[in-house]
Amino acid sequence: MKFRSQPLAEEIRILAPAKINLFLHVTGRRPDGYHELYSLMCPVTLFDTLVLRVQKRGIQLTCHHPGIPSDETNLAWRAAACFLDNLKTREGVHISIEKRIPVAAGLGGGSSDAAAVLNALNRHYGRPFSSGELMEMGLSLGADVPFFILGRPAIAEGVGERLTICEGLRRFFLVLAAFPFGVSTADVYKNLNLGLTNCKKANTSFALENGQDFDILRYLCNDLETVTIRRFPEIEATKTALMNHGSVGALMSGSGPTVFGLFETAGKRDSAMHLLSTSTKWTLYAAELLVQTKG
Ligand SMILES: C[C@](O)(CO)[C@H](O)COP(=O)(O)OP(=O)(O)OC[C@H]1O[C@@H](n2ccc(N)nc2=O)[C@H](O)[C@@H]1O
Ligand SMILES: Nc1ncnc2c1ncn2[C@@H]1O[C@H](COP(=O)(O)OP(=O)(O)OP(=O)(O)O)[C@@H](O)[C@H]1O
Repeated sequence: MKFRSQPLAEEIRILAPAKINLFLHVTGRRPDGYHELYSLMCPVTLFDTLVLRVQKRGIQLTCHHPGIPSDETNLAWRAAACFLDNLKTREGVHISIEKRIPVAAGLGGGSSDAAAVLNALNRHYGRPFSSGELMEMGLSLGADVPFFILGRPAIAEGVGERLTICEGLRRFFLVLAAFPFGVSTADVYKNLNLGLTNCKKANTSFALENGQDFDILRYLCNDLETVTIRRFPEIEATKTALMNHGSVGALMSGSGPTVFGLFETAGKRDSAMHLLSTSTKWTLYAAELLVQTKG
């Protein structure tokens, strides 16, 4: 494979965003146990910072967050190994991760780190792989990784790999309420009873095709809430608290347990943060949807 490398000492600094699922319908279960989805995913302004330094040989990783492995099981390490193998180079990389995205929280932190490494290495080597090839590598690491490679609001189908960019999404401000511990995504899917999910499937195709403003508030729904709320009933109470403090919509993200509240202005979001911070044991983060504004 032909590729163009840069000087080895160059330091590559990247921000890897979290995501939320504005709706998440589970439409079926595949024979291999994975689930078919119809989900609107959006990056948000809560970031891990990664610093990459390409080196002569070997992969190394530093991350001081407890609960995040610093070895070859880290998704960022696996992404680098996968990329360098495919490139057939013996060069390696040192990765350092400053973790801000809560872990196992339904915010896709590990997947975002992996996608950030794939995108950054591809740029570093002069784009030897197409975005389709990068997404294929990403999918071998996790179902959410292709979305983060795309890096834009999108409808995800299949297990998450079939992506349609969603243009007409309004900018909302967010409070993210993260629980002190995480849940296993695999356990949540395993305990999902498809007969108990009753989300009305959003009909987004018209808005998508016409690039129209998209009233997401009519469609907020997450089939995985049925599982995670059984284990953490506080999720429901947190959604109610957000709504009582000016949120125009509140939902659990992904497999949870993080809950987000949508606000129309930064001011309303900030006053809700202020009032809720005295009364909740959840850690609150102020953020906003990462959408491309028109004009
Ligand atoms: C909950 C979401 O974050 C919503 O965006 C994703 O569906 C999960 O994506 P992810 O964490 O990247 O998922 P993976 O790391 O590929 O898979 C973790 C586990 O979740 C289950 N899984 C995941 C994705 C999917 N569409 N169906 C599944 O059943 C599988 O049991 C898998 O073993
Ligand atoms: N770079 C990484 N960042 C976060 N977690 C990682 C990373 N590498 C490996 N992991 C492991 O992956 C597991 C899931 O972490 P992650 O934060 O990605 O979950 P999540 O946000 O619930 O993901 P999703 O929403 O995609 O299901 C954790 O148990 C963690 O130890």
